[in-house]
Amino acid sequence: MEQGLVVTQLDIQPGECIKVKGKILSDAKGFAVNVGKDSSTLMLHFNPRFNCHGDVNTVVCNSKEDGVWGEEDRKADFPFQHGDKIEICISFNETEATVKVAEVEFQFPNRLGMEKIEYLAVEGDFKVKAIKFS
Ligand SMILES: CCCO[C@@H]1O[C@H](CO)[C@@H](O[C@@H]2O[C@H](CO)[C@H](O)[C@H](OCc3cn(Cc4ccccc4)nn3)[C@H]2O)[C@H](O)[C@H]1NC(C)=O
Repeated sequence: MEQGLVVTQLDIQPGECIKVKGKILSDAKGFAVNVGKDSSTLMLHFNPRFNCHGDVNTVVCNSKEDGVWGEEDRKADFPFQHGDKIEICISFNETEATVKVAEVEFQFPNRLGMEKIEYLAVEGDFKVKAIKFS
């Protein structure tokens, strides 16, 4: 599988926004956007699943601390379709991370109390077109 996009050495502060623009592959099984300290310590693993790991059309969110996954949080909304061109906006504060996609907002607790985002990775069946930090 092609290695996805990875950005390190970031210094994203509370209230700032990471915008990931791209296209969901037409035969996507799933993709993930990870933000946190590094690949082993994630504030948020945002994982829309079309059909993988036993999930169909389900957004699974989780955290990861020192390589150990936390408790999964399955969301009710699934605002994604194969082939969609989308923009995902991620921001956070001391209590939660927020992911905005189209008109839908997902919240996930900032379980690790992270005070900045240093790491961004996009994995799976998603072709990144642009990244913007604001
Ligand atoms: C019921 C007992 C087994 O539970 C299952 O355990 C699996 C293994 O831990 C859970 O799947 C894992 O869930 C994690 C989040 O909690 C991550 O999503 C794990 O995937 C990490 C990962 C990303 N990637 C790259 C990637 C990402 C998206 C699409 C394609 C490749 N490769 N591996 C994924 O393997 C899966 O979500 C979990 N299912 C349930 C219902 O709990």
